Amino acid sequence: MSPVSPKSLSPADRAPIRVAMLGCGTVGSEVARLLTEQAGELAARAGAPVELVGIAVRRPDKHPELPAELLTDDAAALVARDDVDVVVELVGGIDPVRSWLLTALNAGKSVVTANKALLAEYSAELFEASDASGADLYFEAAVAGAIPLLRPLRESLAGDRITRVMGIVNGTTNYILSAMDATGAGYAETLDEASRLGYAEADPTADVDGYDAASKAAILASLAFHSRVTAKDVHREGIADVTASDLAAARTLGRTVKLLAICERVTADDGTESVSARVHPVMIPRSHQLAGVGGAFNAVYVEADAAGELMFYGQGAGGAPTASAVLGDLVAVARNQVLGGRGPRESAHAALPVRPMGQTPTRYHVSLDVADRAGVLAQVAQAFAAHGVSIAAVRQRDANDTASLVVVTHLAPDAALQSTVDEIAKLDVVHDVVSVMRVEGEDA
Ligand SMILES: NC(=O)c1ccc[n+]([C@@H]2O[C@H](COP(=O)([O-])OP(=O)(O)OC[C@H]3O[C@@H](n4cnc5c(N)ncnc54)[C@H](O)[C@@H]3O)[C@@H](O)[C@H]2O)c1
Ligand SMILES: N[C@@H](CCO)C(=O)O
Ligand code: NA
Repeated sequence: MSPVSPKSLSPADRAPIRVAMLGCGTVGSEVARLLTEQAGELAARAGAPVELVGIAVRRPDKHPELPAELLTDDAAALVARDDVDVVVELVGGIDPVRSWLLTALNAGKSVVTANKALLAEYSAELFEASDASGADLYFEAAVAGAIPLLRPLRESLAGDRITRVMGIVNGTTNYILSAMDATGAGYAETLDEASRLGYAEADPTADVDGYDAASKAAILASLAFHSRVTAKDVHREGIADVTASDLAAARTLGRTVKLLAICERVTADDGTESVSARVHPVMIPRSHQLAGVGGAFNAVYVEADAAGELMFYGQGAGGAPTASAVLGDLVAVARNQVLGGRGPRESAHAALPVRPMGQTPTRYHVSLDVADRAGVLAQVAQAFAAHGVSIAAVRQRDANDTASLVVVTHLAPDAALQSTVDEIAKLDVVHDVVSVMRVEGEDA
């Protein structure tokens, strides 16, 4: 018999790519299912069989549905095994996952992870380990679940200059804000309902306080602007302070409220460049593409010099959608191993500094209940002028001896806007500050 060259082997006859999976919960269980159900197709696409050789979970006895011989509660030992080529991490959190993934990468084992919290803090360290050993690091599932977003940023748009990434990257908060908008109910009441229906987790802190979105913003800004941006660099405000009055004020202006992650490349007057990354509630016109994104969906809008505007939309969470992104990464890793290639490495050459929130240009909407008498509007306008903030629009409605005043500003440094609002709140003629919120997008 003549010897068979490796190139002539069919995928099914090639040595398998051996995968250790850490975590088998919401996402992991779907990854395990798809790896089994689609084994033939995955082998054909990857160029070799993709074989699950071990699964680490906290409680193996709680998984009668999985082959007992694959299960272990010792993730560190599984990662270290000689018969593991790739580690798929679906546990979440920073420790002890960080050390498992460093061990894997240092040993030349490629990593696929959905762990935004870890990447937003330690991606530089993980990339260094992957560079040193030649292992791949893929993490499409970490931001916006099923939506192909990180691969477009890392690869498809690698030849362009991205100026802005803005979007809805947290499904839980989008569900709550959409429901508040639809029903007129308050935040606490709507959160209770979202928890009851299973849209909010038992501990919703990471979502409602914006930590989840801030981690994703850090990852997006790092990739889009070829710089290192960590979660600590991201200005973060959650939705706990968004009131029914804010939604009502937005409605009056033909707007709605969304929790947005906004990453921008900012050029100062002297030409120096920096990066701004922030997560906070924003009023956007109902005609804006992001306003129509309801429920638990995600959508991200990218602006690049040559490409223009791009929009990415789909399911940002859930077991099967997130598993889709994990499987895509796993096929990419397997292809690289079969063909001898490498995935994209860290690209942080621009090394742009992060601009503090106070210096970031934003626009505010301010709704006030004021005394309805001569000179009140002048006093309010004077407060804006004193801080160098230019007013774009003013609307007044009278009710008995009180007037409702709505002011929308032009762009100004966020700190100047904040100081203006603080000063206005102290004016005797201002009875109540009904709503203060940043705005994005032009009115139709
Ligand atoms: N659920 C989603 O919709 C979603 C979407 C995108 C990204 N993610 C990310 O995917 C990851 C997993 O999320 P999930 O929702 O599947 O979580 P989960 O809580 O449902 O599952 C976690 C799994 O990790 C295992 N685990 C925990 N500690 C362990 C330990 N010390 N040793 C071994 N196993 C351990 C648990 O047994 C469980 O199987 C997280 O990083 C999360 O942020 C989740
Ligand atoms: N908790 C996240 C899951 C996806 O990362 C969300 O609500 O969008
Ligand atoms: Na994604």
